[in-house]
Order: sequence, then C-alpha cells, then structure tokens
Amino acid sequence: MDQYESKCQAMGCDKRGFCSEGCEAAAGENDSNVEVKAKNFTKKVIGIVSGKGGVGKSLVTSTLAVLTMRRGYNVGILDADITGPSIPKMFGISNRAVASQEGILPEKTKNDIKIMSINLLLDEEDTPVVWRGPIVSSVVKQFWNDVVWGDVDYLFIDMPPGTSDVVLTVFQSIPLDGIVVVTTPQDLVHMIVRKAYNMAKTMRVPVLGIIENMSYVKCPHCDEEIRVFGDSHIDDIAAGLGIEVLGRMPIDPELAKASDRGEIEKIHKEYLSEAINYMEKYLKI
Ligand SMILES: Nc1ncnc2c1ncn2[C@@H]1O[C@H](COP(=O)(O)OP(=O)(O)OP(=O)(O)O)[C@@H](O)[C@H]1O
Repeated sequence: MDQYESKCQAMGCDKRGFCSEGCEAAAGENDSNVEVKAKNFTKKVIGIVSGKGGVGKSLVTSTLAVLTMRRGYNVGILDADITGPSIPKMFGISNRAVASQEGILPEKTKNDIKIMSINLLLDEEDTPVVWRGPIVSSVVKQFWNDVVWGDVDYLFIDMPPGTSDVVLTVFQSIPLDGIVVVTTPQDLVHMIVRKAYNMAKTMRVPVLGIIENMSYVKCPHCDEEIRVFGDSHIDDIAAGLGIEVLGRMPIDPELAKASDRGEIEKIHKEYLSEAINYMEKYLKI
C-alpha cells in the first residue's frame, strides 16, 4: 500500500484518494511528497483543448493517439476531462485501474496505448462526478504525478472543455509542450479559438495549431463535401493568429459507431495524419 492509499484509509475512505470528501487534505499533502514518476519518462506532452464542449475533442484526442501509435511511438492518454470522461469508452476499456508500490498503473488498450481516466477509478462508469473545481484539479495533478506512465513518447491530455479555472489549473499542473485547439465550423469559432489561444499564451504554452472537426459530410453517392455547419473560416482564423491548420475531420458515421462501440483502434482513416506530421516535425523526440 502506498503512502497516499494509507492516508486515505486512515481517514476511513476506500477510494484510493479519488474521493470528493475527506481526503482533500491528504491530496494536497500528497502533491509534494510523492516521487514524480511521470516526468522522468514522458517525452512530449500535448494538450487537446476546445473553447467549448461537444466539438469532438475526445474523438480527436483518441484519433491522434491511434495514428501516433501506428507510427511506432509509445503513446499515452491522460483523460483530464474529469466531469465528462469518454476516453476509456472509445477504446472499450472497462477494467478498474490498480495501484502498485510505485503508483497507479494506467490501463492499456489492445495496441498498448496507456490510459488514465477517472472512469477507471469509479465503481460504476455512469457515476456522475460532482466535485468542486479544486478537487477536480487535484485529481488531474495526481494523474500526472502518481500514475506510472513509464516510457511514453507522446502523452495526449484530453483537457476539460472551455476555458474555466479547472482548465487553467491543468495548464499550471502539467508541463505541456504544446496544445492543439479543436473547433467546429460555426459562427462563434473565432472568439472561441481566440480565447483558447490567449489562455495558452498567458500560460506560455505553444499553440501547435487548430483542428477543425465536423468540417463537412461526404455524400455517399457523389463524394460531394457538404458543409453542414456552414463555410469554414478556419484558414483566416489561423492566419490571423499566426498558427497552423493541422487538419480537418469530416462528420463520419463510421467514426461515431467505432467510438460508441469502443473500437476506435480499428478505424483506418488518415484524416489527421498531417497533424501528426507537423507534431513529429515540431516536437522532435
Ligand atoms: N467527426 C466526427 N464524426 C462522427 N462523430 C463524431 C465526430 N466527432 C465527434 N463525434 C461524436 O460526437 C460525440 C461527442 O464527441 P466527443 O466526446 O469527442 O466530444 P467532446 O468535445 O470531447 O465533448 P465534451 O466537451 O463534452 O467533453 C461522440 O459520440 C463522438 O463519437
């Protein structure tokens, strides 16, 4: 039993520190005491952010992770979206994470992508997480500090949506090498991307670029690209901010089905391969 678990247990809690009550003090103490494992081996850390919810940030995170893994890298995903975790489901993982002497062990997907998410620690995956910001933030810190990530070339962080204080704390808690902003082609995109961009700038984290999700739907009969959400302004926005457009993903029912079935690793589409090319070039490991 590690130091953290024993503190929790001493407080009559069996949640290994991932609880909403009682162990907050232990969580705070824990930050400074436990040996930091992750940083020793994790080479590049990339945050996937979105200025607002529901734009497909988790699907983009999973797709980037799968494509990167296929290029032969060791890959991990830290699901920092504590109140809406969807990464384990996309990979069909329902095991509970376990603790070892060294720390919490991440779960592995069929292709060895390492995953840590609050859903791997809850008794039931549909238990809602109704914790306040500071507790959510301390859990994210633990996912970085106390998880035995081992040797990871690229760690993708599925950030909480929006630009709230929780997102700020994640920026502060994890040494990000860069962020990718995910958007959809809608009217408010300019403002939303700018907010995410400004947040990263304030925190001195490089913005690697923008990915536009749900850019279009391909007509199954004639291959025409239909712009369901209107015209894209992503090129102008990126040019205005001096950042790259890293890729565009269409609305693809096969992607939705695969993510619902936990089979995202089976998808062999290369929508975001340009984003990986850029990442490899910009963030050499
Ligand atoms: N390009 C796409 N094609 C088809 N389905 C998609 C696409 N992008 C996202 N979806 C579907 O939309 C739903 C929401 O996606 P996802 O969970 O990735 O959004 P999110 O931005 O992470 O949400 P939140 O902000 O609430 O965390 C999922 O069911 C996902 O499969």
